[in-house]
Amino acid sequence: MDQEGDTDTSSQAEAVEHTVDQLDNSPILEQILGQAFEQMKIFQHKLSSEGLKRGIIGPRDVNIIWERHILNSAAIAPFVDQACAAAGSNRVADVGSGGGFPGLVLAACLPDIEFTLIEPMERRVEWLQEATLETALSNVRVIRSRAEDLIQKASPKQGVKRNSVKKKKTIETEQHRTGSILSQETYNNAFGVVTCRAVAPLTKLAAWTLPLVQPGGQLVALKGRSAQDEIDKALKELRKQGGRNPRVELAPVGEGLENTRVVLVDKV
Ligand SMILES: C[S@@+](CC[C@H](N)C(=O)[O-])C[C@H]1O[C@@H](n2cnc3c(N)ncnc32)[C@H](O)[C@@H]1O
Repeated sequence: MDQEGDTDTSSQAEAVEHTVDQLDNSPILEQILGQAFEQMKIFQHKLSSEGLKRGIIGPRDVNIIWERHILNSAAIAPFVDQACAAAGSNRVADVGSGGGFPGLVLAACLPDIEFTLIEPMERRVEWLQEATLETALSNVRVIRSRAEDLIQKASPKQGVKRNSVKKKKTIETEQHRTGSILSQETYNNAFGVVTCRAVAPLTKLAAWTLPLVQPGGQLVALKGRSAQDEIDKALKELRKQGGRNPRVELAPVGEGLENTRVVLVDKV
């Protein structure tokens, strides 16, 4: 994923127009992705031909899109599937989807689950909408917002009503400054699972994600090697937001590929 403030990448984009991915033509892609493979071929092609120019991926990613982005995201599909089944829900939110990771890839892998991709940046929202259409994913919707703006804060007297999608409220977002106001709903307890990758440390993610998860649901966060350290630092915030039993599990990416790590937090 390209980071904000990266150097101009347009000339590099031209130079890598025909870049070959390390895993192009590898049989493991179809083995791992199964029925999602065809849709992911379309997505990978979009990423490799337009992603760098549009600031969706960084210059170091161009020949490892399959492994770093697509297979890495797909690795948590079994965790999401299991957590949805345990929660009795088919609604998942992906917070900070960026170019579509992990949310768009998961939607292809788990077609019976409805995915809501939450992303505040306009150009990334446009990208996500295009990619959803081009891959013909009918189980995806995209909301332009910061996650915390979709959460109704508990008032000191009443608290937040449990198990309800809260009433409509008008939130002034960045768009207000450009002349329009987005009318948005709030989504407390609305999803069986919330996913995220590379958005923020758990100390912040706790308040941005756990209020969106219904009791009995789960936060499923893709994390790096420092996953356990992050949990240790965020114990208080996680508990305050109803998070219990935070733990790190290894998520296999595929034979011969490095495993990734996933942080699971149960919501009470
Ligand atoms: C480093 S990118 C990671 C994108 C993607 N998840 C990935 O792994 O490639 C972080 C993304 O989180 C989004 N983001 C940052 N703060 C956010 C917030 N408060 N709520 C929702 N998304 C946020 C950014 O706009 C950006 O697209």
